[in-house]
Amino acid sequence: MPAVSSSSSLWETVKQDFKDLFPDDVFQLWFQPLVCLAGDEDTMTLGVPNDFAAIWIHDNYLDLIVQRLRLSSGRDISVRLRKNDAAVPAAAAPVQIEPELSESRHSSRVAPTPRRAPLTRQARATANAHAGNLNPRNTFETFVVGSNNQMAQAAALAVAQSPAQAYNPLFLYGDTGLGKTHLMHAIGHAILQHKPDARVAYLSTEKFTNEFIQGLQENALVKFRQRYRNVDVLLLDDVQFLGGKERIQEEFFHTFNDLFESGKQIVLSSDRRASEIAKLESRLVSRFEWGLPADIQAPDFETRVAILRTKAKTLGLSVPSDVLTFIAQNISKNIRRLEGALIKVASYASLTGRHLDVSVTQDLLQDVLMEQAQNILTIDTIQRKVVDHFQIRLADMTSKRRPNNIAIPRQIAMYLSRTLTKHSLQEIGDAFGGRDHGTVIHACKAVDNMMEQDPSMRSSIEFLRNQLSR
Ligand SMILES: Nc1ncnc2c1ncn2[C@@H]1O[C@H](COP(=O)(O)OP(=O)(O)OP(=O)(O)O)[C@@H](O)[C@H]1O
Repeated sequence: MPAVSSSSSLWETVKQDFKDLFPDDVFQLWFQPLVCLAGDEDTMTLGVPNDFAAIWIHDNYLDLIVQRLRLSSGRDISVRLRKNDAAVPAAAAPVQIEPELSESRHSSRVAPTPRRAPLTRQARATANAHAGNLNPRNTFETFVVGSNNQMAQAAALAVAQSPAQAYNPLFLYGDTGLGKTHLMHAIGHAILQHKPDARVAYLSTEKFTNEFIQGLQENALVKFRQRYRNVDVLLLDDVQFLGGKERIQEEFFHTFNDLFESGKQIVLSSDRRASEIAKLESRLVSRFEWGLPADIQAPDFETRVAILRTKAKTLGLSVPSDVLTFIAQNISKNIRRLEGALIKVASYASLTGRHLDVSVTQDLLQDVLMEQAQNILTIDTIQRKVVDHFQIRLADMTSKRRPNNIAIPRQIAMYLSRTLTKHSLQEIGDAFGGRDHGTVIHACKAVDNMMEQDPSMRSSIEFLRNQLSR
């Protein structure tokens, strides 16, 4: 059996490869701490600093490590990951993870929850920081009721008036851009208006997932659980993204049970019925169906006109009524698009000072109308979706500003435009403030890299791609 030192030097060679392969922060986080603890012809045991690193490396990098060892040594070497003294056969079997997690993965016992002590002022502030995500414009007052959403709106109102008594959970579902988030925010606002110290948390499933991963990474799961199991109202958006994510489902199952059993209100939204979410555990499907599933359909013509009038009023826009009618006649399936069209024509009028009529509107909305007619995705729609998601301004898509919180979403929008539309590199560059085609190529490469190296970035981009591809 070769000495450990030859395994060690093999590992150091491979580790050096990883240094060149990954950006420095990724290398420092995952590879630098790995040390070779033991090895022979066929196996190698790598020491990992903590349980989370073991899970992460196992799930994300183990195949690559094995492949690189094969390349460097010419042999198949199976790799074990070991934390402290507990050797774990990583390549063949699941890595041993925190007792708390491995238990929660394999049984239906409720994972330990922080004791429900009276909340400190700081904890309350943390819960309500998530309520800070509520868009002030998304209230019941600005929500136009039509036959398409009547039941969902009535149920949301009932929940806002009697949290945890009317329907629990309230499960809102329907296609993209039809008002699910709006209604969730409206519930949050109404509850806080009535009871300002209520602990209301609104967040997307994506955020829940990322915070959970971060909690694991930083050994801060207790804090994470405290944050979401101690609220009075949990508003969780887009739960279809729980599909296929076993560990997040496990975590949310316990969050759900805990809140439900303590008489707290849960509101969920999804783009489809719970039973239609692929790879969603049946115990979650059944819980999601306990209360009231309420669907939202596309609005009819009258409701679309009413929505446009309300939007114009809320935003202080003055738009002739035949223009509103034209928009309502031509954009029917998605209220976000309806709104986008309204803002586009209104900003044209205010920027140019020109009179707005139906023929100008037709010109201005050419691409949106084509998209609607042929179901083609436009760069404009991609940009709007991305700015919505990252909470930046539409103008940032074309501006020259370069801080990361703007430059990265802009690169993502370019990448999505490149992968989801048939536009040429130059056309995409033009739509992003006259950038050249090299900038678009660079953006696409940068996003590819980010997706490879950063799982939370990958899930954000997949989320956007799914939403745009529907
Ligand atoms: N009935 C309505 N009255 C007024 N505005 C509405 C109504 N329905 C939707 N909207 C507006 O349409 C836009 C899109 O709605 P919202 O974000 O709530 O959609 P969603 O169903 O959550 O979409 P997604 O599934 O993509 O998240 C928002 O600006 C919202 O205010």
